[in-house]
Amino acid sequence: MSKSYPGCIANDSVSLKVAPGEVHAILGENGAGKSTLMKMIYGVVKPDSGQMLWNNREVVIEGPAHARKLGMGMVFQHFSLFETLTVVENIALYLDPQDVGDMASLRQRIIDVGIEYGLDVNPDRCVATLSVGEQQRVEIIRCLLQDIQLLILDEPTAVLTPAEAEHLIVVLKQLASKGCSILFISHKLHEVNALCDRATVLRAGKVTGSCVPRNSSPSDMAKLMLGDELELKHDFAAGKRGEMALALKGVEVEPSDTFSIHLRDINLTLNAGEIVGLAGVAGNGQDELVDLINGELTPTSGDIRVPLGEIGNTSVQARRRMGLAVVPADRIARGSVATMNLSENNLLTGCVNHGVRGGLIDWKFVKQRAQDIIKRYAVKAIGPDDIASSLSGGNLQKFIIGREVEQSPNILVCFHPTWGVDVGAANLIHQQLIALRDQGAAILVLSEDLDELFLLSDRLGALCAGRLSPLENKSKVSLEQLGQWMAGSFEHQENQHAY
Ligand SMILES: Nc1ncnc2c1ncn2[C@@H]1O[C@H](COP(=O)(O)OP(=O)(O)OP(=O)(O)O)[C@@H](O)[C@H]1O
Repeated sequence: MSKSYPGCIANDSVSLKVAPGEVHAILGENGAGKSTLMKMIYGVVKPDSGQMLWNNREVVIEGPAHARKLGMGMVFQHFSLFETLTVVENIALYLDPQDVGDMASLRQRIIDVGIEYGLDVNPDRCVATLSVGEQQRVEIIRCLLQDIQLLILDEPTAVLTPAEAEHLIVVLKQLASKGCSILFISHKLHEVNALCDRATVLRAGKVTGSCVPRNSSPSDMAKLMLGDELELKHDFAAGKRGEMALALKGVEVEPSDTFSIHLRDINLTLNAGEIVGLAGVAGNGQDELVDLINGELTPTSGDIRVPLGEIGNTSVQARRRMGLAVVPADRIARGSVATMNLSENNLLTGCVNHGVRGGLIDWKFVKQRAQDIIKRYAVKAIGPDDIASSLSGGNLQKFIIGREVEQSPNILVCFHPTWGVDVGAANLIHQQLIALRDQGAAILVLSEDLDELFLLSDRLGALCAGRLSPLENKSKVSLEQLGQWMAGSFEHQENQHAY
């Protein structure tokens, strides 16, 4: 199969065979062409040339509905849910009308599948109120509701907690043992190792290798993807903690709707020169905490302070002017505007401090800045005029991280910093965050990737049901301890009132 876009061959005569019941990994660095290949199989993208055989018969997939009819399902890297509809309504729209039945029984089937696979989600909730991780659960559940022969998963575990991801692997193994084939894209190579029977490696749109993951270590697979020159850093020196940069004291935020999490008595101090990592299962108040610090939510009580004074009621723009930068969890819906080019996307958050003089946009400057980010963060794009939606997921993530880090903020809040980026790029992002910390920035990282949190953080804690656990130096926190905090097992802490 081949597919070209202006200025880029996304897939160049790619051949792939998947047997019934086989779990087949597609590996490759960001922009290698993995999603394009999956989208062609599922009928979202029309191939320029090539042939597809399904159960030994040639097929031309008309579109996703046709693919589903044949017994394929796909969980996309970026969600394909209607935000204003409920979970059950979304699933009803996805399924073939004759498979829907009445809404009450569909609702019950969603609950049953959720229980069976440990993918708990309330069918009556509006999708807009779900966290990223919960939305991903809906995507997975809706595929499992149909009679499925091939399940395509484009980074399904990127935002799941380790326990959820482990559980999903068990589920997928069960599905495969019943004869369902699985195409699995993941940058988490230990998962590929644990789950997959075979792996095909793509590089710059071409198949460049294959392996049996069981017989290959994650670093062997990383080398197959990225080449021998790859040098990954696996630990970083501790930061030098400076003065308080941001402090939340006794902050409470009452929920704005029935599905938001009630943040209660949040006491959190971020100091210059340190990274604080927060673990937590999606939907435990992470979105609300980020919105609170960002200025999109106002505290009901308590105060938020920077060295210059109280900022709890100041605007988003005023906070950015003070040196706050934020990388949101969802790069498509919140982090960028898909139809704007990279220069314009750069301007969206950069304009508060740079690129606008006397009310006029300095396009030369803005473009140059976007070009610098592309270069520095190895973003695969032709240039600053590329529209955001033409970038692969990982490359857009690198661009958004670059956009925020390059503003040299005093305070950076980073939600899922390496969601969907390949191992090489994840390492580059980690190094940039550490460099920013060492320049004196205070950084808050929220992630469900515990390895990442242990690697980056100077202090660690967790959010559970809108409450914050104690924050301890990394050396004093075990994995088990963090797991207990994530499950809400901690006493209410007064000891973090730091000013
Ligand atoms: N609609 C589009 N218009 C223009 N270029 C596109 C489009 N979709 C994909 N591309 C380009 O095709 C190449 C392959 O993209 P693809 O999304 O398949 O990569 P990927 O391997 O899935 O990357 P990632 O791991 O980051 O998701 C990239 O260079 C991307 O910019």
